[in-house]
Amino acid sequence: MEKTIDESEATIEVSDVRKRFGSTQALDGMTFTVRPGQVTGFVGPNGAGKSTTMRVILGLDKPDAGTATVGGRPYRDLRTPLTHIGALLDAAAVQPSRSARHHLLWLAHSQGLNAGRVDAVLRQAGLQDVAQRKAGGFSLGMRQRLGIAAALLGDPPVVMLDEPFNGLDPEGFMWMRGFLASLAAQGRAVLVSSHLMSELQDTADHVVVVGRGKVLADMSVRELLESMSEGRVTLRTSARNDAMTVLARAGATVSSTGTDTISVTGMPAENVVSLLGAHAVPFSEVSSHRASLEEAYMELTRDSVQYRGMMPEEAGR
Ligand SMILES: Nc1ncnc2c1ncn2[C@@H]1O[C@H](COP(=O)(O)OP(=O)(O)OP(=O)(O)O)[C@@H](O)[C@H]1O
Repeated sequence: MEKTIDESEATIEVSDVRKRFGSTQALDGMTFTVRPGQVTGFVGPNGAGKSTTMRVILGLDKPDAGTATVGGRPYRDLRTPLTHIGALLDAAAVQPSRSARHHLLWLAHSQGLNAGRVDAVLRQAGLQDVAQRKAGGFSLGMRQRLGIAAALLGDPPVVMLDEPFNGLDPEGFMWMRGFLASLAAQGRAVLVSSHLMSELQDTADHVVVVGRGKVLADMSVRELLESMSEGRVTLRTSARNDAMTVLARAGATVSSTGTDTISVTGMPAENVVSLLGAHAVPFSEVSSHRASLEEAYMELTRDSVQYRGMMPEEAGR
């Protein structure tokens, strides 16, 4: 039986954390809270400071300023840390000659945890059939699962995973999504980093978007989409000029995108349709587009990307 999750234990609070490596300001006032019962995506371009933040939370990097707490306490004050927070930072970090089961037994023993949990976490991570196999022969996806099994050994209220989708095949990807959702449904706080918003689109309830060591947005996925999606309507019409005149007069922003197509912003599709109808302007197609999470993310992080790929024409200059 798994224990009931105490809400006050199932939180991470990162407050004004600063960390510099030489001339790089890796964290520049990083501040956010991870709440119980939801999957929080931690997303930002390469070098944004996600891994450093996670290392600070786990007491592996010492911040120059600011605090990070798990269930209200700094990591160093947790007496049995694995019963408070389970983390997967580097899936490759396994002893290759040990079987999955032995790796977990060794970990449970070294951390003073109940060895009875080993079979439970092997099952939870879907590894029961390969438990006797040497971890050195595991694929990256299986190593991810083993890392997750290890993170769950102490049945912690907080679970933190750095790039858990890396290297997963489509089946593994779907499994990971369902698995993260089930951890959150049990009341745990789940923090998951990724540099791809698309990975989090149907996974995270909440997102903390970071760039250059600080938070750019901290909101529910729904709020993020609503805040970014101004809404654009595409219209196909044989009377392009009439349509543009009518819509512009009513306050919409219109631009021609082809001989018989125009793009409209600042007016919902329904109003476009009724306005054209009222002015007897013919049209054959109306479609409205909402920003995807990926578009919202690109927009937010545009100025924070450390290494932006050059466009071919720039490269040729
Ligand atoms: N130990 C270190 N020594 C020097 N610089 C470091 C160290 N760790 C991180 N950095 C630098 O700090 C910045 C933040 O790195 P971090 O790994 O936290 O970013 P990230 O968001 O996790 O990126 P990625 O998506 O590439 O993993 C980067 O510029 C990185 O080069």
